[in-house]
Amino acid sequence: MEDIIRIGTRGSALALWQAYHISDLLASGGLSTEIVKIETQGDKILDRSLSKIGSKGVFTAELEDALYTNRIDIAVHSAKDLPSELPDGLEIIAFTERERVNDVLVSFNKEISLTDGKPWIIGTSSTRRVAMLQHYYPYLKTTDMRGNLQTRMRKLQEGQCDALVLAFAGVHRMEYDEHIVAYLPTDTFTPAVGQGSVAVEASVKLEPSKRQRIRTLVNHPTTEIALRTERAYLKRLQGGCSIPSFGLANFDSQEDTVTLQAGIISLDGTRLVAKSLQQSSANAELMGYQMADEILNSGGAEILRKIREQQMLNK
Ligand SMILES: NCc1[nH]cc(CCC(=O)O)c1CC(=O)O
Repeated sequence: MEDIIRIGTRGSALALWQAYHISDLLASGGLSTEIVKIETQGDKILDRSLSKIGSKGVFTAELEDALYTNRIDIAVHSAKDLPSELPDGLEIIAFTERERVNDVLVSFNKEISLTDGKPWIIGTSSTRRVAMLQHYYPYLKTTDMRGNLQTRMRKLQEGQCDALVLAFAGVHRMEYDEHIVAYLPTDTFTPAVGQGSVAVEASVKLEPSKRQRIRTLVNHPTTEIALRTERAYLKRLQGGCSIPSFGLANFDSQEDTVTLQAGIISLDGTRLVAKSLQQSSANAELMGYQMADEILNSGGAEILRKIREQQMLNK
């Protein structure tokens, strides 16, 4: 009898979409699956911003416990939500093909533009997005907007803000595309590391033949190179998801090179350090580490130190 792959996921609509996406990919190769919903701390605490909860693993810890205790075979996460360093004994075994990676502006008002100089109120809870909005469009106002996508859309509809900045990937998966009013350019508004891909996490003890079958059916090699490059950058930076860092790698299969644009920005958006590097794909992860060193040495370390100070004070 063929084993059933038990897929652990959070219960939000976006998380479930991702879990069913993985389930479909596995089913296409003849594997049976079962979805196991698990609530995480990040799902329970909705009244405080993530940077105040202490970001590390708020959306992942309970899923990882279930991996350790063999309640599930794999855990499915937005790659963006997975800390750059996984707990001992766990690994990422696959990354799905990356969706369009941009952040998008979402509004019921088609007239809204970030560049029209008006003081629109933009809802977001990401420190990166707040900082970048203030950096590139200082006349805008931002307001903290937590909750799942559906909650944020409701708050937008109620008029709590004029527009939201969100990852295209989530907006598309939840079928809100018709409300997208702009795609933000990735060269300035560089996304968070991992944005747009779904990651499959497993125990290193997962049976090798199972691991390989899952990997064959789910992993997208080009995406994997990019994501491992970005994650190497994040790991060396010691950022975490409440730090406004960003990174986007692109693999050029013709040249066999990887380009990485990455950086960090101060919380108020006044100081931004960003760079771009290119290397052969064999050196991609090393380039991620090199990028972090260069960013830290070019003022990034000072920005990081100040952010940590501010976040300690706000707790
Ligand atoms: N931080 C929450 C989160 N984690 C993953 C996504 C969207 C899907 C993705 O980027 O893979 C979102 C929502 C958002 O940032 O708008």
